[in-house]
Amino acid sequence: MPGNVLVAYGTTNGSTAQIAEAVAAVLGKEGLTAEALPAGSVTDVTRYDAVVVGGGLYAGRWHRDARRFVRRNRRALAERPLWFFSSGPLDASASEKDIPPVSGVRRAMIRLDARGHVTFGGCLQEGAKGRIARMIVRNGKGGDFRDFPGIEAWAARVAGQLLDEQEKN
Ligand SMILES: Cc1cc2nc3c(=O)[nH]c(=O)nc-3n(C[C@H](O)[C@H](O)[C@H](O)COP(=O)(O)O)c2cc1C
Repeated sequence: MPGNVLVAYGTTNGSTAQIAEAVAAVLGKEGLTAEALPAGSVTDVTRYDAVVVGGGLYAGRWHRDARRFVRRNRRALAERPLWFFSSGPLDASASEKDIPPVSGVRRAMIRLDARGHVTFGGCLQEGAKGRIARMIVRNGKGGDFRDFPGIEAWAARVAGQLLDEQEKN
């Protein structure tokens, strides 16, 4: 029974964590048990029936914690219903069109037979960590481009697939 879902995330500035929390909240509302956890803190993936992994995008790659999580748990992930999401673009592009996964994430999707991926808009605001991050914000290129209704709609589709399977089994 695919009722217990992990939403694991890799974040530097916390915005991907908030997306993961929103995804877990929708899964919970739809009748599944879901928790969002930092990818680096998860010790036992086998406790979960399905997994969503999300990572912030940095220089064309998923956040290191998300990459390591996938590598460390590849066997368990390959045996479970699995979805990925990325968060990054600091403009409206992610709400306007489907942005494919970066190449590392695409390869992991193929290897682990992941069911889907979505790129959500990112967020970079005052107080962000790192020199480049602060420069982006100072130059007026930051902002919050996360589309929470879109995030919630995606999470509801994931829940729908899992609940359909639950019914069939
Ligand atoms: C140094 C740096 C590099 C980034 N590289 C990318 C990138 O390659 N692609 C992208 O879409 N967004 C990129 N971004 C934007 C971040 O992915 C975005 O701010 C995201 O929401 C960060 O997630 P977090 O708050 O969970 O760390 C970059 C931001 C910084 C500061």
